[in-house]
This record gives sequence, C-alpha cells and structure tokens, in this order.
Amino acid sequence: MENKDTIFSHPLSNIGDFRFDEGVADVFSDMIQRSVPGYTNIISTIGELAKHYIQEQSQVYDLGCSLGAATLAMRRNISQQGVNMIAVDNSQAMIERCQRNLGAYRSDVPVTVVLDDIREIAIENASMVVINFTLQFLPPDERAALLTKVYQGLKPGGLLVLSEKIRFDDQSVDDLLTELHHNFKRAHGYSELEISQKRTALENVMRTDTAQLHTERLNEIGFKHVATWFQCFNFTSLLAIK
Ligand SMILES: C[S@@+](CC[C@H](N)C(=O)[O-])C[C@H]1O[C@@H](n2cnc3c(N)ncnc32)[C@H](O)[C@@H]1O
Ligand SMILES: O=C(O)C(=O)C[C@]1(C(=O)O)C=C[C@@H](O)C=C1
Repeated sequence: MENKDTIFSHPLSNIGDFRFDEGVADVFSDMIQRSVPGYTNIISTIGELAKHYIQEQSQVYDLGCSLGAATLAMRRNISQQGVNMIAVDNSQAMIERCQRNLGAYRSDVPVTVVLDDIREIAIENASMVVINFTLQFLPPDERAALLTKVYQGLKPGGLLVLSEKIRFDDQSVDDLLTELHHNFKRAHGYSELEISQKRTALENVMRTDTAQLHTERLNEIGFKHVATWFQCFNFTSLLAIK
C-alpha cells in the first residue's frame, strides 16, 4: 500500500525549507506522481532508453535516485553483460527505502546504493546517466560543474537523461504554465493550502532554469546531440548524447 502525501494539508505556523526527510520519503512515490505531469511516462521511457544505450562492461548512474524508480526501470531492461549500476542520494531516509525497493525485485544486475552528495562521487566508464528532477536542487552556479563531470565520465555514445522543472522568461507564459501545473495538482486531489504551502517550502531550495539554458549548457559542455524529448507545462526532460 502506498502512503498518501498529506504533508502540507494542515496549516503550518512556520513553513520551513522543503527537505527529503523521513516524512517526505514515506509518501514520495504518491507525491511525485501527483506533482509532476508525465512522471510515469518519463520513468518508463528511461527504461526504454536503457535497452538501447547501455553498453556492455559499463556503469550506469542514477543521481538523486530517491526511492529508486529510475534505477528499477533501467535494471528491468538490461540484458547487456557486465553492467554495474550506481544509485546515489544524500538523503538517508531515501537511501534506506531505495535499498529495500531494489531488494524486492530479482535481478542479476548489481546495484550499489550510495549515500552521498552527487557533487562528491566519481563518474567513470558510464554509458547512461540519469538526473531525474535533482539538478534543480543544486545551487545554480554548481550545475555546470556537475554536468561537466558527467560528460567526462561518459563513454563515447553514452547518454544523459536530464529531467527538470523549468521557468520561463516571459512572465505571462510562466504564469500560465504554472497555473496549468496547479490545475494538474488540483485534479490529483491537492487543496489550495497544500499547493501554496509546498510552493513556499520549495522557494529557497529549488531554483529552476529555463529550457533554453539547459540546452545551451549541455551544448557548451560538448554533448554532440541534445534534444528535448518531453515537455508538459513547466516540466521537461532532455537527452544528451556524447
Ligand atoms: C525530486 S527527487 C528525485 C526523484 C527521483 N530521481 C525519481 O525519479 O523518482 C530529488 C532527490 O535528489 C536528492 N538530492 C538533492 N540534492 C542532492 C545532492 N546534492 N546529492 C545527492 N542527492 C541529492 C534528494 O534527496 C531527493 O531524493
Ligand atoms: O510539487 C512541485 O511543485 C514540484 O515542483 C515538484 C517536485 C519536483 O519537481 O521535484 C518538487 C518536490 C518533490 O520532490 C516532488 C516534485
């Protein structure tokens, strides 16, 4: 049974910064599906891409793995030999649950679950790297360095999948797409109070970039092929091939 997200359903006297603590980890599966339009589709497409891009005798990284949804989707689709997976998150609560989720399914593909900051780990011999809604939580001026490290750790032909919430320079467009996103949340049962309290909690910790900045930065780093393969309202997913 999946736990329902009711974290912001009662008035909070003091709305602290959003954190990936035990309370969030317990309801995260429900929270992300009801908050991110297209999330299920993005996860299954990551699994699909794993079939084509993961190379034999290489490593696969899931950076900011949370409960391991992307790792599981990729692992299910790996028939290549000698693949090693590394799932990283700096939330102890997420990592514990991720380990449990991965253990619930049988597979011959080894996964190392690492409790660490994605800025600290080495990336080597990688054929596929997933950063699914996690770059947005790094300080903006540290994003290029992380993506450069990913680029350097990828093998030729290797794939990065980068999914992010985005903002728009055009204020009218930003307002409209934010409203459509809030309607998506309303349709999934979130109240006005839940929507506004979560928005406040995320304000200081999640600084979104524009879609244009994401594409330009990946091109500048050196990725040969960069494409937006998904966008719904203010959520996007890009793929970048070395
Ligand atoms: C929105 S969730 C990611 C969802 C997940 N990738 C999925 O597809 O279900 C963001 C995750 O990134 C983790 N995170 C944020 N900053 C991090 C950092 N600097 N290093 C490692 N993990 C980080 C959080 O703990 C959280 O679990
Ligand atoms: O709920 C929102 O408004 C979001 O921005 C969604 C979002 C995300 O994009 O990562 C924010 C925090 C939670 O981790 C789940 C989803």
